[in-house]
Amino acid sequence: MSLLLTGNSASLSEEELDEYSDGTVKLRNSNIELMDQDILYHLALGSESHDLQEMFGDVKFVCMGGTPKRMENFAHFIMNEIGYKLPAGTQLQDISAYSYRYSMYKVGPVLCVSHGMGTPSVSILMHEMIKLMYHAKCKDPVFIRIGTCGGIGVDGGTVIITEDALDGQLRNSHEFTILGKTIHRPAKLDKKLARELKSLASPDDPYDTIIGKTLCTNDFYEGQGRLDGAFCDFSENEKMDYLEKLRENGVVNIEMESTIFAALTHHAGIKAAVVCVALLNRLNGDQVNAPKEVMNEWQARPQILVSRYIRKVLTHNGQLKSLFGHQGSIKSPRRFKLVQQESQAHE
Ligand SMILES: O=P(O)(O)O[C@H]1O[C@H](CO)[C@@H](O)[C@H]1O
Ligand SMILES: O=c1cc[nH]c(=O)[nH]1
Repeated sequence: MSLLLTGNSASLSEEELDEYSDGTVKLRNSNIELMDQDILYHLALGSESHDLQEMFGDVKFVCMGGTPKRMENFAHFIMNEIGYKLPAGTQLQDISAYSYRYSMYKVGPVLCVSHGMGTPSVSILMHEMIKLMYHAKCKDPVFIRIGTCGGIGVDGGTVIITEDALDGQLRNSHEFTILGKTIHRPAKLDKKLARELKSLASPDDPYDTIIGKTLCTNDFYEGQGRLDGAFCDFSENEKMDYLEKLRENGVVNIEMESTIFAALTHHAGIKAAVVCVALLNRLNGDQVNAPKEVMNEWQARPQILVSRYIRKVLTHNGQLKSLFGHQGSIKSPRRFKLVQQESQAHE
């Protein structure tokens, strides 16, 4: 059985899902199968207008991050890392350009997609990406968010792999309001994948890579206890008490997408991870004021880690050589810079 569809998300246990699993992505929504076509409106794709299996059937890694530019840079970077060659005379294209919402680049088995900021933006994208995986019959895709965050007690430039994603009340779940009712879905990420990513940090990396809990908020300013928003009704002491409480609870960073990302991938049975770089240590301040060049270099760090993982999996599957002709070379921060410069030259 390749597909298991149900309109009732509570009716399938994890064991039942596993039992029927052939690696393809299951939709917990029987309505989709009954529709003549499924328009993935925000991706500018559709199940009838496009041959989604032909276009995306080979996708193994879905990498997401907030900005279109970051994901375009990552597409160029990973293309070099896995030695993927575009057909002669062609360039990387933004597949979702005409949605004017998200950007999407495909580099062989790697999809690089921008998700915007915050839960609503990621949620819409996740629904459509999960349906894309279903229509394309992708097998065992892994979703990874490559992001930025505020660190708690860690220096700017530290790479943080999320162990558990917590909501504003430190619950390891995401709260949804559906038909006026509040429900929670577990915000579970794949712990084994998190450990594997951590193992790919090199002692030669000139920065730390750590695993810890991530707080996910609905706002960058008041929601993250900043004193520098347009409004602030709390004192600096109250802010510091809050950040210390987070630290006591094992929280090492704050961002704005991890719980919805974890909850929806987990609900779809998709393995997922979140890797962010800290742009500042929130115990020292609120303003993001590192120089642009420094921040660009920091933002490359999660991408380097994720590229090591992708290379490792493809090498293990014998795909790196057979699919792309050569092994590509390795993953140094310097290489990333060169690829970034090349990609900027293409603008
Ligand atoms: O850098 P990205 O991935 O966009 O994510 C972080 O940056 C944004 C805030 O500046 C939020 O979306 C937060 O989660
Ligand atoms: O402090 C920060 C930095 C980046 N992203 C966030 O959500 N918070």
